[in-house]
Amino acid sequence: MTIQTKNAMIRFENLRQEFSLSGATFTALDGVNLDIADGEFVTVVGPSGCGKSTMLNAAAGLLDPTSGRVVVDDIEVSGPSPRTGVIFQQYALFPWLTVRKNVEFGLELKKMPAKERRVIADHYLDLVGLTRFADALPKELSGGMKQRCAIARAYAVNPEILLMDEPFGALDALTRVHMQEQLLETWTKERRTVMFVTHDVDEAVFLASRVIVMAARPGRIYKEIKVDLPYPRTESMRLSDEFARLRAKVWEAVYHQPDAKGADE
Ligand SMILES: Nc1ncnc2c1ncn2[C@@H]1O[C@H](COP(=O)(O)OP(=O)(O)OP(=O)(O)O)[C@@H](O)[C@H]1O
Repeated sequence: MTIQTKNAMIRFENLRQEFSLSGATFTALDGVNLDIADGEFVTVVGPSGCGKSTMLNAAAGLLDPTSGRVVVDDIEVSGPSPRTGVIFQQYALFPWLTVRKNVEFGLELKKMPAKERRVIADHYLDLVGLTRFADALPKELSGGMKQRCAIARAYAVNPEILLMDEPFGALDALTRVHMQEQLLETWTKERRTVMFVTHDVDEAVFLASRVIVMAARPGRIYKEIKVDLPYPRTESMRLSDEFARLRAKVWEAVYHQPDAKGADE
C-alpha cells in the first residue's frame, strides 16, 4: 500500500529492512511507502513484530536500510539529526542531573550559553507542567513525570520531527490518558510533525489525524484510517459514537487481518 501526500516532511520510499538472524536473513519491512505531512500527527499500530519500531528507527537514522530510503524535508536520512527528536518507552533521563539540567542537556551540547539554556528549559518545563520539579532528580519523579521531562527535553532542541516509540507504554491506564491529553496540548501550542508508535488502539485514535495499521511477515503497511475528529481532542470525544466507530475500525484492521499472527509467533 502506497500513501503519498503533498508537502511530506517524512517520506518512506520503498523501504526494505532485512536483519541477519542466526545466519538467516529476516525481512522486517518490505515495500514501505508512506508520507507524513508537515505538522501532522500520525500513529502507527499493528501486531507485535510487524516492524513499527524498525520503521521509526529508520526515520531516526538509527538503521541502514537494505533498500529504499527515508527522506526528511527532501534530504535522505543517513544518521541521527538534531532536526529529529526521539522518545522511547524507557525514560532515557540522566539520573545524576536535575530535571532542568536534563532538559538543558541537548542545548549544552550545542554550546548554548547558560542563561539562554535556562530560559528555553524553563519554557518547556512550564509547557509540560514540571516547573515545580525543575530542581528535582529523576528518581523523585513518577513515571508520567519522567516522560513529560523526556518530552520537554526533546522539544528543547527545537526539532521539526518527534518520533515516539510507545512513550506511554510503561504507565498505568489513568496516567496514560492524562499524558495523551498533555502531549496533544503541547503539540497544539508548538506543532511538530509526529510519528507515534503504540500498541493501544484507543491511544492511536485519540492522538492521530491518521492511523497507519501495519501487517507482519513481512512488515508492511496494511491500512490507513483517517481520524476526522477536530483538535483539541476532549474527553467527551473519547466517549462519543464517532470515536467508538473509529476504534472498532482500527481494532478490526489490527486484529482481523487475513494473517493476524504476529511475526514472532
Ligand atoms: N536489530 C535487529 N536485529 C535482528 N532482528 C531485528 C532487529 N530489530 C528488529 N528485529 C526483528 O524485526 C522484526 C520487527 O521488529 P520491530 O521491533 O520493528 O517490531 P514492532 O512492530 O515494533 O514489535 P513490537 O510491537 O513487539 O514492539 C521483529 O521480528 C524483530 O525481532
